[in-house]
Amino acid sequence: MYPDLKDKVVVITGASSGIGKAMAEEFGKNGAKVVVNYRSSAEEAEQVAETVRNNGGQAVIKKADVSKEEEILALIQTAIDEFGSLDIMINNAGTEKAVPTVEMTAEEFKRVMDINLTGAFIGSREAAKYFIAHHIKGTIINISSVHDIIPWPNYVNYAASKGGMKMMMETMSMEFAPAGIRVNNISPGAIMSAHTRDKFTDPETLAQTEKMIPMGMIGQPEQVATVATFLASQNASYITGETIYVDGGMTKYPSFMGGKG
Ligand SMILES: NC(=O)C1=CN([C@@H]2O[C@H](COP(=O)(O)OP(=O)(O)OC[C@H]3O[C@@H](n4cnc5c(N)ncnc54)[C@H](O)[C@@H]3O)[C@@H](O)[C@H]2O)C=CC1
Ligand SMILES: CC(=O)C(C)=O
Repeated sequence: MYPDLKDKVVVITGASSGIGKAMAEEFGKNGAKVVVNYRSSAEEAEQVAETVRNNGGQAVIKKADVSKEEEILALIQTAIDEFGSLDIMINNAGTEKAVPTVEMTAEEFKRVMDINLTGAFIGSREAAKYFIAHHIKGTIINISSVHDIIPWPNYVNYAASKGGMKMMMETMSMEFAPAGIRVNNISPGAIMSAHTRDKFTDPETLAQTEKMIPMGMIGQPEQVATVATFLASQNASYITGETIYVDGGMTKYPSFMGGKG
């Protein structure tokens, strides 16, 4: 646990499921005040908020589609109205769908970029504006993916959004460092969540994926969440502009395992 996270105000996008849910609950254990953003299921978001409260934190839920600028502004305003401030912004909401590049419409490309990259841009920009205006040494964390450095055929929009997120984060980290604002990415590998459950409960796909991971197993959302609380805490006070890969070694060329090559 990180005592300095107590009463810190954190906005987490896409927090009604998966990695976002696990992060909300972990911040709750640290006594934080969490704005649980959701896009469609208020019921799921309220369950997450209840767990945050049971864990010792405070929570409110807020519906917002991160592909809409005005809804992100309203989301951040909720933190200020309900909890009086903003200290930590976590851009987690994301989407993906396999489509071969030659069949992908511009609309399909743009939709993923709007959610995964432009949404994170607006969330980061608005958080930084607030931090600077109120002299808050806040922190921004983006949930990226191993596909910010591993190309992913049939997911050109997703890989482009996460690759873009890496350079966006590094650029912002330099712009905001003089104000004491830290910006970092967490890049998960294969994690069991709502959007991956179908593929990872299929034994054949699971076995194939495990072969791509030196640790030989897929990860759990909680293993990402504990990295987020660390990065947001004062224990990470000198870390900015970094990507932490939470991937069981997936980015370390697993095809060379056992001395092959
Ligand atoms: N599960 C995995 O293996 C990996 C996940 N990630 C990233 O982790 C993040 C979280 O994904 P997971 O927890 O795995 O999946 P998930 O499907 O459980 O969570 C994604 C969340 O984003 C929300 N969302 C989607 N579009 C939205 C929009 N327009 N506005 C607001 N919320 C929206 C969904 O409602 C959902 O709650 C994503 O950015 C994803 O790209 C990255 C690498 C691996
Ligand atoms: C969705 C994603 O980034 C992976 C690694 O599955």
